[in-house]
Order: sequence, then structure tokens, then C-alpha cells
Amino acid sequence: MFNRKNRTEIQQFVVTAQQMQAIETRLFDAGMPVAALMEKVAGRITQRILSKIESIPINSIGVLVGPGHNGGDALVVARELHFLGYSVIVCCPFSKRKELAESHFQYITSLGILIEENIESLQNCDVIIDGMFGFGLERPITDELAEGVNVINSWKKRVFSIDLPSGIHTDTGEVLGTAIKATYTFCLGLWKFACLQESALEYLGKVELIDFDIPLADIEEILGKTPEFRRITPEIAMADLPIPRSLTSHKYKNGNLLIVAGSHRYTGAAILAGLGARASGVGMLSIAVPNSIKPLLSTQLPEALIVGCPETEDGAILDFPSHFSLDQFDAIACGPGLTQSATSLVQMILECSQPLVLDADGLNILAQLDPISTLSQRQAATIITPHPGEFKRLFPELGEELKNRILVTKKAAQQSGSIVVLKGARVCIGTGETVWINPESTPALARGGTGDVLTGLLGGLLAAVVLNQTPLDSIVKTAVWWHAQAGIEAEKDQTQLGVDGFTLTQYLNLKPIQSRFFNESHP
Ligand SMILES: NC(=O)C1=CN([C@@H]2O[C@H](COP(=O)(O)OP(=O)(O)OC[C@H]3O[C@@H](n4cnc5c(N)ncnc54)[C@H](O)[C@@H]3O)[C@@H](O)[C@H]2O)[C@@H](O)CC1
Ligand SMILES: [K+]
Repeated sequence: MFNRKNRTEIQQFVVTAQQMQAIETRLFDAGMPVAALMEKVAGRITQRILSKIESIPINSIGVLVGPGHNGGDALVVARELHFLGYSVIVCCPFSKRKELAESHFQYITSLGILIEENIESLQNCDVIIDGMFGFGLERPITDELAEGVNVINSWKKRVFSIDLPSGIHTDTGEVLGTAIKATYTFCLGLWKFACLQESALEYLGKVELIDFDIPLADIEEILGKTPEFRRITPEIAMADLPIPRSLTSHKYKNGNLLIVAGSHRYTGAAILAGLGARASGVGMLSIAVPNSIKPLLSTQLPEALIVGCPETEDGAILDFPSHFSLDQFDAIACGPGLTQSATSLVQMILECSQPLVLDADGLNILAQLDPISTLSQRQAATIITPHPGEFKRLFPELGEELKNRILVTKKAAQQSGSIVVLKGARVCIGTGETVWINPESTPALARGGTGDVLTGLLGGLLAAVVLNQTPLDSIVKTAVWWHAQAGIEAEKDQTQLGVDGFTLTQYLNLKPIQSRFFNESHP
């Protein structure tokens, strides 16, 4: 029996407009008629829209139609909804259409479907289907068309965008002039970059992929055997989580992590990183902090070995205690709350030969040390976790390119030879060969302290997998996805304002996060 599960991997692939066009061209060259494909795709879009509107009372549906094949899709959807008995109003504010769109336009005219040119004519519709532009948008939306889009947005109706919200750049996700604010975006065939770019987030609404059976061989031909840009799925995120443990497992097999964090001023950062590492299940945890805050850490993390360190006059770590060796650790996580006074310590850590997660002040100190050459010289893997501000300090010449977060992450990873975790609403992970993007998160995580938790979690997983030689980038995906899912779960219980760093740590080991994966992969 045909098993559709082997198509779940297409949920991972992310394409540019150019790549999508190249893939579709292969289908057409192989003999798939363009009109047949449009018919098939629009049929699936119709089904998806129906599943969202079945339970709500609908008097009429407005369909916004553009001049190209996005408009063609919309016309077929309009026709099908008409045959299903819905009252449909089509609005096409263009006098010229591509041939196939024109043909559908003529046919729906013959069916007596109401056709208007003025966008205001959709004002009384209960829902709007946006088929104005898809990946063929080539210039900003201006003048009357822009006014029309803004009017639609002002109605705050339920809007279903076909492929992309009209006005969104397919690759950067930027708004070109203005853009439709969708309630749902049904991305067609393969995920477009824009669906994972932060600049488009306020416009996308909920995003869903509509698979239309592009053969995997055609995808592979254009994207290669291991596509460069990938979306993290639950299966991918959990694949390398080091569970279940062997029945004869012991603490030394589950990683030995050293966290270097905190200062007299930022005590909490060390605690939150420690709690993040605790949730990772790491076998052995040591936390190096300034001597004066050692008692506090011991109270909060009784299982950890707290290493009290000599401190600077302003309460930062000056150095490790004498006879302290970094060699005993499987991995090091360094940075949260150190302050910039810990420069010599960070320099020493950068020179060690342990895999390293570097965050926060660790990154600010690195920024002053010729970051690219320092990172390139490291003998072990380095994972850096900058937010955009830290990123600009580390890679000033890439600062301007931050509008395309996916591409800029790739460049930074290639230049530095590190795994780059660019933080934000859609975290991008650059490994040199691949950029992974986390598709789900919550603004509840946008507050101080949640990053410290990620550093600890990442460090703990890193220490655990170094021993079993799992590729390190795989657990970076795990940590980023897991952290975001914990935020989402915490928000459900605690509201969007209730997810402080400590609360977040209490949700990391929640069963629903792991069962979500198991439910999806073992239905
Ligand atoms: N290629 C295909 O056969 C398939 C395409 N599909 C649909 O087709 C879409 C792509 O179709 P197209 O390549 O025709 O592109 P679009 O339908 O996105 O738009 C292209 C048209 O818009 C015009 N245009 C672009 N920017 C404009 C602006 N700012 N103001 C006014 N006019 C502007 C262009 O001159 C062109 O006529 C996809 O997004 C998807 O919805 C799907 O049906 C699947 C198959
Ligand atoms: K659209």
C-alpha cells in the first residue's frame, strides 16, 4: 500500500522563488500540463479552506484575483466554492491576465459568478481568499492597489492567502509596498523562505503546507541530496535526543558539563543556565561562578558541583581556581551574566579544546577579539548563540544583510567555521552546509533570562552527545526546538506574560513535548 509518510520529509525543505520555479519547470517539461496542475492544486486549496470554514456561518466569500497563476488558482477555488453552493464574489482589479488565468476568468464569467473590479465590493464578505500575487511578485504594490490592500487589512476579516500573503517577498519575507494580513497562509508544494522569515510574521497568520505531490526526484535535482535550507520538524528535533538510555547507563556516560556564568551583578543568569542544563539530563554538572555567589548557586542546584572562582573588584570571574583543569569536561557552556570584566577568562576558554557553547557576554567579549579568526582557530566545535545585536557586533560586515536571516546565518557559519544560532522569533541554525529554521515559537519567550536557559540546555545536550559521537548540529536543533516548545506549553498554562526564565525551566521536561513527537510519528 502506498505510504504517504515517506512524503513527511518535504515538510523540511525550504525553497527560494527561483528554486520553486526550477522545480515546477521540471514537472512541466516532463509532461504535466500546467492547467492540470493548477486544477489539482486549487482543488486541494479548496478542501483546506472548507475545513476551516465549515463550522462558521457564511453568507458570501470574496476572492481577490491577480493577473498571474496565483490568480488562476484563486479563480479555480472560486469556481469550486460556487459549485458547492457558496455565494462568491470575485474581485480582479487587473485588466490583463496570463492566458490560463484569462481562460478561467472567462469560464467563471459564463457561470454568472459576480465579478467586480473594486476591492470595496468585498466589504460584506465573511471571508476573503487572497489570490493576488504568489511567488511571481516582482515589484512593490503601489497606488490604488496598495490602498485596496490596506482597506482589506482594515476590515480585519478572516483571510486565506494562497501560497503567500500578496505583497510579501518570497525570499526575504519583506513587505513590498504593502501586504495582505492573512489569517491562514497555505503555502503550495514546498515551504518558501518567506514562511520562515521574521519580516513576514505579522502577515502570515497560521501557515500550512499544501503538498501537491512534486516527485522527490525533481526536488532532489534542484535542491541536491541534502537540501541546504531546512525547517525543523518534531521528528528531526527529537531524532538525536539521547533517549532512551541504555539500561546499564551511568552518570559518566551522560555527559560532564561545565557552565561558566554569572557575576555578583547577574547571579540569576548562572542559576537559569544551570536549570536549563538540569533539564537536559546531563550526567555531571559543574558551574563555575565568582566565589561570593557560590552559596546561592548551591542552594538552587544541589546536584551541581559549584566551583567558586577568584573574582574581579566588580564581582566578575577573574580566573579559575588553581589546579582547575578544563580537560575533564565533555563540553563547556560559557557566557550568561559574566559581564565584560571576564575577558581573560573567556579568552582562556576559547583556547581550550572542548566543544563550547558561547553566549551573551561571552559573545560580547569575543566581538573584541577578532571573532572570525578566533573562532576559526578553535580546535573543537563552537556553537555561538547571538541575538541580532550580538550578531552585528560579531559580524559587522554582515549586519546589513540581517533582513534575510536565513542567508546571513549561512554566511556567518561559513565564515567562522562555527555553528551559528541566530536568535529571534524564528531561530536560524547555520552549520556550514545547512541552515535549519525553527518554525514555531512564542513571543512569551521574548524576555531576559530565557536565553540563559537555552545555553544550559544546549550545553547539557552537547556534553551528552559528544560521547556517543552524534553530529553536534543535530542536538542544536533539538535544543532550539525543545526550548521553543516548552515556551509554547508554558504560555498555555501561564499566559503570554507569565513565562519568565524560571517558569520556562519547569516546562522543559513536560511529557506533552515528547509525546507530540511520538504521536505524530506513530499515529
Ligand atoms: N507555475 C505553476 O504552474 C504553478 C503555480 N502555482 C501558482 O502560481 C503562482 C505563481 O504564478 P506566477 O508566476 O504567474 O506569479 P503570480 O501569480 O504571483 O504573479 C505574477 C503576475 O503578477 C504581475 N505582477 C508582479 N508584481 C506586480 C505588482 N507589484 N503589481 C502589479 N502586477 C504585478 C506579473 O507581471 C505577473 O503577471 C504561485 O504562487 C502559485 O499560486 C500553483 O498553481 C502551482 C503550479
Ligand atoms: K496570495
